[in-house]
Amino acid sequence: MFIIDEAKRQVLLIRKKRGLGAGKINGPGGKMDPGETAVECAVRETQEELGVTALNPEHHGELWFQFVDGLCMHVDVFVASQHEGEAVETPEAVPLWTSLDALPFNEMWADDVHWLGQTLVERRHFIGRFTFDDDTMLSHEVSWL
Ligand SMILES: CNc1ncnc2c1ncn2[C@@H]1O[C@H](COP(=O)(O)OP(=O)(O)OP(=O)(O)O)[C@@H](O)[C@H]1O
Repeated sequence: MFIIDEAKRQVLLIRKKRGLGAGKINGPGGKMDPGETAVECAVRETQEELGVTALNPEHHGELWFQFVDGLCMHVDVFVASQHEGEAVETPEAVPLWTSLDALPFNEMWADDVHWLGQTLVERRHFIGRFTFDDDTMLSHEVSWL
């Protein structure tokens, strides 16, 4: 989930403290609970990780990750221009309000540079497919819709 403050031209990112990608900067998010939709999951994970509620999230893309060890992940990407509450640090994440003009790609997953800027700034929709060996991206393919 990417929450944007349009007036300040900032996006609410996290420094993830534990789990897959610990130490990296990312958007808040996580795995779906049984019976939950993707958007319900993204809103809940953002509340759990930052104490903020995203309002009117819009679906912007799909990410498909294949890791060489066999792990396969499908991720839905949402963008929300409104939210309720102030972001706070939790056991899972440190909040980072970040300029849209200075996204910290060198501290993010390697795929992000291929879709995040266009999604947040130009509000484009996409499907991305990526292969990874641990942290190393082996291939990338993004279709803009
Ligand atoms: C491989 N390249 C990647 N590029 C960009 N973003 C990636 C990613 N891989 C995972 N993500 C995102 O990172 C968050 C945690 O993912 P994920 O491991 O499912 O969640 P997490 O460990 O927090 O799960 P639970 O909180 O236990 O549900 C989640 O927003 C997911 O979209």
